[in-house]
Amino acid sequence: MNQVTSSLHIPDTQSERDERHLVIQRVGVKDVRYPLQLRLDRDTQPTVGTWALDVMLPAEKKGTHMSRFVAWLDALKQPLDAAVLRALHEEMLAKLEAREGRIEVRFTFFLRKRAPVSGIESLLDYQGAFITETREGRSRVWLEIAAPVKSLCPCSKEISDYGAHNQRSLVTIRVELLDDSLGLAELVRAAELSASSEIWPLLKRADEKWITEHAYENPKFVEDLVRDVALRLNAEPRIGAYRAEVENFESIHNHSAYACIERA
Ligand SMILES: Nc1nc2c(ncn2[C@@H]2O[C@H](COP(=O)(O)OP(=O)(O)OP(=O)(O)O)[C@@H](O)[C@H]2O)c(=O)[nH]1
Repeated sequence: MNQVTSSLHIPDTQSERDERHLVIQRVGVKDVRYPLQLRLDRDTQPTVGTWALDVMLPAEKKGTHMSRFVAWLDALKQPLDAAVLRALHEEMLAKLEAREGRIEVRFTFFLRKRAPVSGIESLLDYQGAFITETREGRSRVWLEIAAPVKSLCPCSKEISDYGAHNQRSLVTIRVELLDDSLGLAELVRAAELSASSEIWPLLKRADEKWITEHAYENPKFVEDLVRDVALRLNAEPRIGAYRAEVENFESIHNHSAYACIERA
């Protein structure tokens, strides 16, 4: 089969000249799901990455080398972290003969958690992403996490004779890395420590009592939560620009409360 196809002349349309004088800022592939080995601290964790890979295409070129994105992905054998992605981005640009480009990979990852009283262990799932972009000779890398936490309303606590409405919240943090040593788990901690309480997959009754009381002693509006995340990010020298978002899936409404702080 290979001999047959290689003996045929197959036109290379992508390599033809384009006369429309239009640069394409981003062309490539998206929603590519591919197995991924993630480096988390000293461990590696298997997961599935959803990738978007693209490059800038000069005005005179008709098409990019679309097959080379997946070829690059398939050749990716090292466990992935921010430092590895930064180095590999150069490689992808060279393979695509491009000066500018972008890689985004989204994935589920797990951290082992210990319940607060019983000490029983279990794995909690989080969403993560690495993004790297090279524009006008400047390369930047971003790390993103989305961590589920618990929030308890200070107003509800204040005005009610007993109880307070509380709910699951999602904290999403995207940071530009100035130092690749900052990891996914550290961003997750910034989210969890800012909440009324963190959450765990596996809890015994003693743990449940502790979380209920701990959250009650630590009420937070959506504004409190996002500000406390931002304070932690402001104190971290390894971060440049960032965006912190909180969504509270309100238990007294059928809609969410939302807050966002961005630093350029
Ligand atoms: N550029 C481009 N390629 C596309 C598009 N849609 C599908 N392709 C596919 O891209 C593949 C070819 O990619 P290329 O990288 O140009 O393949 P190639 O010329 O065999 O490989 P190289 O010699 O490495 O460039 C084919 O399978 C095409 O069908 C499109 O909209 N634009």
